[in-house]
Amino acid sequence: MSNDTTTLAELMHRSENRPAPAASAFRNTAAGCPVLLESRNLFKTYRKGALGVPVLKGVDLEVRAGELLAIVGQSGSGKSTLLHCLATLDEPDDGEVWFDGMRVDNLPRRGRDRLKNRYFGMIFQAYHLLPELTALENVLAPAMIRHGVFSYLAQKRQLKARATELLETVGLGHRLRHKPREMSGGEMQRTAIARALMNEPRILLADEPTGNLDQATGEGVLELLHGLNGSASGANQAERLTVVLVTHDRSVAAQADRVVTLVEGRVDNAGARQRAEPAA
Ligand SMILES: Nc1ncnc2c1ncn2[C@@H]1O[C@H](COP(=O)(O)OP(=O)(O)OP(=O)(O)O)[C@@H](O)[C@H]1O
Repeated sequence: MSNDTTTLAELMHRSENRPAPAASAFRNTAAGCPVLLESRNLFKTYRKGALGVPVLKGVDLEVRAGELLAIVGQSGSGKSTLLHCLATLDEPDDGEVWFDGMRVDNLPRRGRDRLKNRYFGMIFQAYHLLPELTALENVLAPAMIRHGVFSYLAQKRQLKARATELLETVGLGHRLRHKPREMSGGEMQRTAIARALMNEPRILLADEPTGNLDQATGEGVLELLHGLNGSASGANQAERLTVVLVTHDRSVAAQADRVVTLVEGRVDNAGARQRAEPAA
C-alpha cells in the first residue's frame, strides 16, 4: 500500500538507501523561479544490432516551476526521447535528470514508478487509455495505484467525486461511462488530461498532445493545457502548473512561455526564445 505522506526525499532515500542531496542542489533561476525539472549533459543512443543511433548528445535543459515550455525540432531530433528521459520512462546512457532538487534518473524501478505516479502527469499523442475501462475508471486508475486497494476503497467516494469533477473540467461530464472506443480523439485526449491531473501532479509532460487531432480539436486541447498552466489567465507563479510540451508544430510552440529547439540531439541555444518570464 502506498504512503501518501512520503516526500520525494524519503522516496529516493528509501529506494537508494543513501542520504538525500544537500539543499544547495535546488537552484534558482535569475527570475526567481526555481528549476523544477532538469537534464544535465544527457546522452542516449539506441542500439540496433551492431549499429548505434545516437539520439541525445549532451542535452542540458532546465524547466522552471510555473512555466509552459515547448520543445520543438525536426522529426527525429530527439524530442520524444528527451521527454521520456525527463519523465524517467526511458534511461539515459549518460548524464543526469533532477526533479525538485533530487537526482531521479538512477532511481530503481519502484522509485521511478512512485515518482511518475505521484508527481508527473503524462499525456501522449496516442492517449494510452485502457480500452476496457470507462472514462471515469481511466481517470481513477492513477489513484488506485497511488493509494493501493484498501486505502482506495476507503476513500472511493471522494476519489470518484474528484475524477468526476476533473472530467467535468475538461468538458466531459456527459461522457463519464463511455469507453475509449466510444469517444472521439479529442474526448480521449481530454480524458487523458483528466487522468494526468488525478494525483495532483507537480508537472505535466505532454508528447505531441495534438498530433492525432484536427486543428480545431487540437486548439481546444491546447487551450485546456494553457488554462491548466494558468499563465494566460495571470495566475501567480505558485498557483501555476508547470507544463512541458513536445511539438513539431511551430504555431503551437509560439504560444509557450519559452521554446527550446533540438537539432540532431542537441539544444540549439541560438534558437532559444522566451516570451516572458513567469512573474514571481
Ligand atoms: N526504441 C527505439 N529504437 C531505436 N531507435 C529509436 C527508438 N526510439 C527512437 N528511435 C530513433 O531515435 C531518433 C529520435 O526519435 P524521437 O522519437 O526522439 O524523435 P522526435 O524528435 O520526437 O521525432 P518525431 O517528431 O518524428 O516524433 C529517431 O531517429 C528514431 O528513429
